Amino acid sequence: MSIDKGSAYTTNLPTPPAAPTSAVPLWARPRTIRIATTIVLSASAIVLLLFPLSPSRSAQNTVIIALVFAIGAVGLNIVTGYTGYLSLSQFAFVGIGAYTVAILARAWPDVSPFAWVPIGGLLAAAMACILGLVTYRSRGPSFVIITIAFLFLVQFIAIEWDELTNGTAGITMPLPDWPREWGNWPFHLALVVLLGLSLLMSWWIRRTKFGLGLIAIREDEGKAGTVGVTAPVYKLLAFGASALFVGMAGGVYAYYLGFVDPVNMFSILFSVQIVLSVILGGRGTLFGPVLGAFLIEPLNTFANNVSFGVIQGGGNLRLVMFGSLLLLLVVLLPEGIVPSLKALVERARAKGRVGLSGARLAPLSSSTTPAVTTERAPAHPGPARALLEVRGLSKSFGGNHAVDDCTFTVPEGSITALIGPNGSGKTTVFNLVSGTLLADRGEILLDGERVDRVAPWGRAHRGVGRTFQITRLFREMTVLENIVTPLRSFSIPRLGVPAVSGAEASRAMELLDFVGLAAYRDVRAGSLSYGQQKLIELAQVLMLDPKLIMLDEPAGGINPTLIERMGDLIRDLNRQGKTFLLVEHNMPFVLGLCDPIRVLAKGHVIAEGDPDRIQKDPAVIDAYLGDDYLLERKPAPAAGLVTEGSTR
Ligand SMILES: Nc1ncnc2c1ncn2[C@@H]1O[C@H](COP(=O)(O)OP(=O)(O)OP(=O)(O)O)[C@@H](O)[C@H]1O
Repeated sequence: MSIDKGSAYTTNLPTPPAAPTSAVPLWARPRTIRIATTIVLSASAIVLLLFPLSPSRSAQNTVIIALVFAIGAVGLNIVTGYTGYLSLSQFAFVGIGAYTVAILARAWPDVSPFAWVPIGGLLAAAMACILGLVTYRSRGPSFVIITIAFLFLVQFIAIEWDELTNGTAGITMPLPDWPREWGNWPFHLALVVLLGLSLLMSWWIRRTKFGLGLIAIREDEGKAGTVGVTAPVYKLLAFGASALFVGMAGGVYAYYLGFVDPVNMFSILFSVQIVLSVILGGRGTLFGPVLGAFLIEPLNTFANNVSFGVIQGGGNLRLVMFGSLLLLLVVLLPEGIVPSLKALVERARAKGRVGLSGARLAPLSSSTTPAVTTERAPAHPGPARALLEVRGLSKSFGGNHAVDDCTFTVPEGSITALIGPNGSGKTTVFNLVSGTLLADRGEILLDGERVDRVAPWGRAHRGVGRTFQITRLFREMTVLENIVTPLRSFSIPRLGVPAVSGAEASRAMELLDFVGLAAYRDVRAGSLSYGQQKLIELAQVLMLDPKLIMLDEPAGGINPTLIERMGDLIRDLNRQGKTFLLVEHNMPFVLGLCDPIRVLAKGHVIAEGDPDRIQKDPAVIDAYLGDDYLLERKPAPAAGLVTEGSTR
């Protein structure tokens, strides 16, 4: 799935030097694409605006219905394209808006039904928020099933709540009260305005922190929580936003049809049509869903009217058509039209250009070290207070006691290591401290405050930052977007701030410089090497500016040069007062960097102390290091590993 990349943002960052354009074919050059896009969009807007001038009443009807579907698709794109939740209840919000307007118009016949349209939108948004609340914990297939159930439930209410909805008989709307010669203009213009507003909202969302948070949720909801993205609130707002203009469009649609009934207003086929529009045009793109809706609705009209021999147009042919289209889309155009066109242009532009593949890391220099803000002064001689306290922590998976009565502290200003054999529970401890898992028993205190029942984003806001054993960057985002996603606090007004801008963008670039990967800022994170991803994840966690930085195997699976760099970066940050908790199997790396060390075996801390003590501890040698390690220690340290001793 593609997303509109960093170009969507206002940044004051220096742009990298442009590639020579001579090798790029004329049609793929940025200027040509810009001009062509402007011409196509302007021409489409003019044709759409003036379409009621068309002499064909049936064509006018098709465009009005396509407008309703386009508004539905732009709304659904917020939930499906940006947030990654596939909903099959989108047309229910058209129905809710339609019924609201129909009921109010029946109750107050002297008021124009248009006056009730905003109320239809607000009610649809409120219902969508309720759906968001109900589905708070579900994802994937179970989410899809709940949305179908929601659609049927609303239809059931429309059928059964006779006094309000007139049951299966439906509600007849008043006739339009404007002169005959105006024809469909008021309906058409109202829907064009609603489409414009929904596009404006979608565009705005994508440029803001809110939109970036939604994409983080789509890419990896668990990880998004650990960098401070308050997923439930984001999802609730996304659901509400996705239905607002759709409900309004439903109100206009009801007035246009002159009649609402539960069968047509809550048909699942219409919801499928909206989903198809989004997929065909391109999920996560601005105009893709509109394009999809304007391609599918005429096709739908065609399927309704045409007949091939024994196959008559109408319901069945439409089903065959939708089914085949879905199949073709998945096989031939899984990304949709707009992303496929973009990829084509990108390929043409990249031809013959030397990419960043194999580019060397920028050297480390003191000038690239960003000033990290620490809430406390660096550690001083004498016993440091505990920044993190883990007391009697336990976690079982069935009969497997992964963490068993685990107790240890991380002194403030230290680089503490948590070591132990494979499966001893180190990553589980990390998951428990960062909130990705909830403990069965025990307490976790950060800075003296209990956090063991706090949600992952709450812990991130309090100052817990972590990386993962297998890096978990937001793969479809650019490197720069990844760096600016973390949020150290949450507030509704902050959601509207541009995603990448101002001082924050400059700090993100500072951090990219710090890890030597500034040249990669606009590269898709998923295309980086494993070691580069580790460094980017470190920069990402630094952007969160946590009190405690937890690194899960920072040296795992990366080359000796990068290991050395990682060690230097950690030392630099520690000198500035940052506290680290590290899980690592590379013993020379741990012994050269960390003090104190906690040793875990079978989920329990079996030894702790400074590196010298740990290396000599018989229990540690028995459980983890082994006698071989003792023999190996006597000669010089292993080549290619960290050469510098501890600076501590
Ligand atoms: N989500 C889970 N479901 C079931 N079992 C789990 C889960 N997570 C961890 N475990 C089990 O808990 C135990 C501890 O696993 P954990 O990943 O914490 O160990 P580790 O010390 O980090 O290992 P390694 O050094 O190999 O990364 C293992 O037996 C593992 O199979």
